[in-house]
Amino acid sequence: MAQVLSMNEYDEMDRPRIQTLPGFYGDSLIEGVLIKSLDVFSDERGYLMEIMRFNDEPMNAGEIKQAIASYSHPGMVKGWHLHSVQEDHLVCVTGMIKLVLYDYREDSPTYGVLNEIFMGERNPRAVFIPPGIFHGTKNIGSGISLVIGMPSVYYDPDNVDERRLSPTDNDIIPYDWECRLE
Ligand SMILES: Cc1cn([C@H]2C[C@H](O)[C@@H](COP(=O)(O)OP(=O)(O)O[C@H]3O[C@@H](C)C(=O)[C@@H](O)[C@H]3O)O2)c(=O)[nH]c1=O
Repeated sequence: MAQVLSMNEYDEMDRPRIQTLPGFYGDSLIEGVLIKSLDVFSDERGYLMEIMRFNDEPMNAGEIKQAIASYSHPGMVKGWHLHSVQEDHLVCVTGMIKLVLYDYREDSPTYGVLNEIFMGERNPRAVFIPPGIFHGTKNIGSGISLVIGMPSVYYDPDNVDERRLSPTDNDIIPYDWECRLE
């Protein structure tokens, strides 16, 4: 097979990122995070998706205390959020989002690892996020996105188990929320 000799800087160029799992970029899956594929049942009336069963032990769903609906406008980033005790279970049921995770647990084997998970109608997933992992979402679609959040503690406005970092201006998480064009 002929080799194109004029491409003399070919090997110095960046290689494409490869999704090791559909909709996933990251050196490895952050320890303790679970990504569960969800089935969509369609017929001519519409479609249905089970988002969580509370006896789903691997997802620790038995600890879920409430469910919230978090809507985002197109392009909007929500995050970075960090919990010390709360576990989160997230499912994007409308539109598409990018869920980005950053392991902030110094004793974790994946400390400092970033995960990008592209999920929603085109890639139905339920994601379990243990405490100690920064997380944020970006609506990457053209309409409102809807994320169902199912935390393991009741929301207490007087004692919120959540700390936040700016998604655009912080000195902890090396991540740019802009679309990676390549
Ligand atoms: C989370 C939450 C918020 N609220 C109220 C108070 C708060 O000022 C307002 C907006 O809340 P937030 O700014 O936290 O909403 P939002 O930025 O959409 O974040 C939420 O998104 C989901 C996906 C998550 O993962 C959670 O971390 C949650 O914080 O809603 C409740 O009444 N109950 C709740 O459980």
